[in-house]
Amino acid sequence: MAVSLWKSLLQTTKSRLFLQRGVSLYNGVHGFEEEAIKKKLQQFGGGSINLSKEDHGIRVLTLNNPKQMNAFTGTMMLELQERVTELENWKDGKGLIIHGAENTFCSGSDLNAVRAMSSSEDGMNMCMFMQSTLTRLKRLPLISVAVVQGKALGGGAEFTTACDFRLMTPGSEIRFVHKQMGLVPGWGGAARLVQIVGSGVALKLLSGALRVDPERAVHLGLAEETLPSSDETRSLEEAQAWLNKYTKAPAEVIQAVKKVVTAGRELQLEAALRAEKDIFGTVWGGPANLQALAQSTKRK
Ligand SMILES: C[C@@H](C(=O)O)C(=O)SCCNC(=O)CCNC(=O)[C@H](O)C(C)(C)COP(=O)(O)OP(=O)(O)OC[C@H]1O[C@@H](n2cnc3c(N)ncnc32)[C@H](O)[C@@H]1OP(=O)(O)O
Repeated sequence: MAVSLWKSLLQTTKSRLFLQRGVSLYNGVHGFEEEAIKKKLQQFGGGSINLSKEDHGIRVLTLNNPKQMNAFTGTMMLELQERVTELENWKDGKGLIIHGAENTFCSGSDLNAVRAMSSSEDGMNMCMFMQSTLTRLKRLPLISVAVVQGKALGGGAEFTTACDFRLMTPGSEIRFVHKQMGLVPGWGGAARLVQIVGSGVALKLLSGALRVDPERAVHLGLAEETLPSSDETRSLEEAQAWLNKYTKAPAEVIQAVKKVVTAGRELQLEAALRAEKDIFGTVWGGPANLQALAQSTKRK
């Protein structure tokens, strides 16, 4: 009796915690020194992470450091965390498109920063910082799509897996180059890749540092489709049209859909069921539900 009560309490706590915003994956118990790593990252400037204004419930996040093929500098890592916090607090959001400036996605960490932060302590702190931010990004109650133009390499490839979907433009590639640097992914990219394509394919992509072109990515289930255009403006419009198919409903409904799917992916069955119950409770009898009930019974 006491054991099952304890188990039940633990699962309820887990599903509640999971629904909270802004929760870091790591803290002092894990040796994470957030303030120290933020200070360090501040020293490696350049580029920016830009967030567009909302348009029909969709915003566009741009990785903007084209001089370095959109490599992630320290300040971009810090800005990403700020933008994710902003998105967590966006009440009317439905979708997010992520792309890189000037026709390429992202070439991973800024190698100049990586060279200067090669101590184990810095490496572990940066790893925990980025894992935490990208986990929060993936958990956003928005449908997120990475538009991969040009190259997504190393951390850039990992970043694409923090989105719900990937759309690729003709001639683009996703490549986990970590092995060639004597590394493995550290931004959560390996764990997410296994969830997306399964462990066998993930093992091949990582151990072979394979170039994944759009055709192969679609075949492996890594990408949804190849967009017709490689032009930056047009491919973004195409991605927006693709996303529109999945965001045609009030924001609270789309957000609830994303939350139940995230719960199903991340929690154990009983905790996921409890989270689903809580989320269901937020839409049952809500405006969209009442409006649908008042209309015809046929779903067209
Ligand atoms: C391990 C992981 C992690 O942290 O977990 C990581 O992501 S480590 C990073 C993993 N990524 C990589 O190893 C990618 C390294 N970069 C490349 O392989 C290449 O630059 C390509 C991205 C394929 C682009 O080749 P392409 O010949 O088209 O252009 P390019 O090499 O002249 O690059 C244009 C300019 O961008 C710079 N650049 C490119 N990638 C960079 C990066 N990751 N960090 C810092 N600078 C970078 C180049 O040095 C060059 O600067 P200048 O014009 O001043 O010469």
